[in-house]
Amino acid sequence: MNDVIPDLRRPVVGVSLKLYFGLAETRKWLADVAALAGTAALGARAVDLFVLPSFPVLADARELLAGTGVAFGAQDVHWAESGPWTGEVSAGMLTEAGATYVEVGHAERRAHFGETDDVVRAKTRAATAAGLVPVVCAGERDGADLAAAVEETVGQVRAALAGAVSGSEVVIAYEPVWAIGAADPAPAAHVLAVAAAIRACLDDHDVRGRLIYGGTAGPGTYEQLSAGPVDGLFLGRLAHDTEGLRRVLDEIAPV
Ligand SMILES: O=C[C@H](O)COP(=O)(O)O
Repeated sequence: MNDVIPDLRRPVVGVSLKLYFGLAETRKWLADVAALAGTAALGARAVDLFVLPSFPVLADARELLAGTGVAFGAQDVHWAESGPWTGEVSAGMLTEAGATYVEVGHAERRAHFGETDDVVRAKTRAATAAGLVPVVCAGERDGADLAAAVEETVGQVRAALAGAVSGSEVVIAYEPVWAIGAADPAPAAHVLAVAAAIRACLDDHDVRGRLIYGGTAGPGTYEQLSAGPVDGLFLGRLAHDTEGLRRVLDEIAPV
């Protein structure tokens, strides 16, 4: 660990696999990440790494990542602890399964499954109450107007943080919707402007908050964002090849 960087802002890299891989492919990818953690000397670097595979692979993640320093979590969680909620998974179950992180409010869930700010707030509450670190996704749908982007994104962040248990650890993933699944990440100047507003919002709340950028993030993205309000990256497609993940770790936290 780097003594100069306070734990509160320790760099962090996350990967969500979304629904890109099947079971066998995910297991192979997790084994590759475990190997990467060893060969890339993850333990000697000033960075946290977490991965978010699909629910059925969480037990494999626990086994394959044990002792590697790589944390894992889920891509969604329900707000209730138990009861008649067919198909849902509680924060308590994720904790029992060994998860550390859980994603809430991804743009794809907001767009395709009708997740509102109220739902994201309730899930953030459930996650933090269970001791999980929520990875709260927020971002504007249209980036043409910077002031509007800040307002929309900070509104989502504020709504989620209203659910966070006092003093809890939270990761905000700023993901402009128009940069997700795109050819290029959002321009650094845009990211830094919105991120500064999110950071101010985090500083207004009683949480230990880190901020990462996602949306076609990969090698080369962080070097344009470092030394500002952004503490790391949230990777999607560009981490499917673990060599891309290694290059990101090299940029964010050289050995
Ligand atoms: O969860 C990850 C983000 O939505 C970014 O995905 P992407 O890098 O494939 O655009």
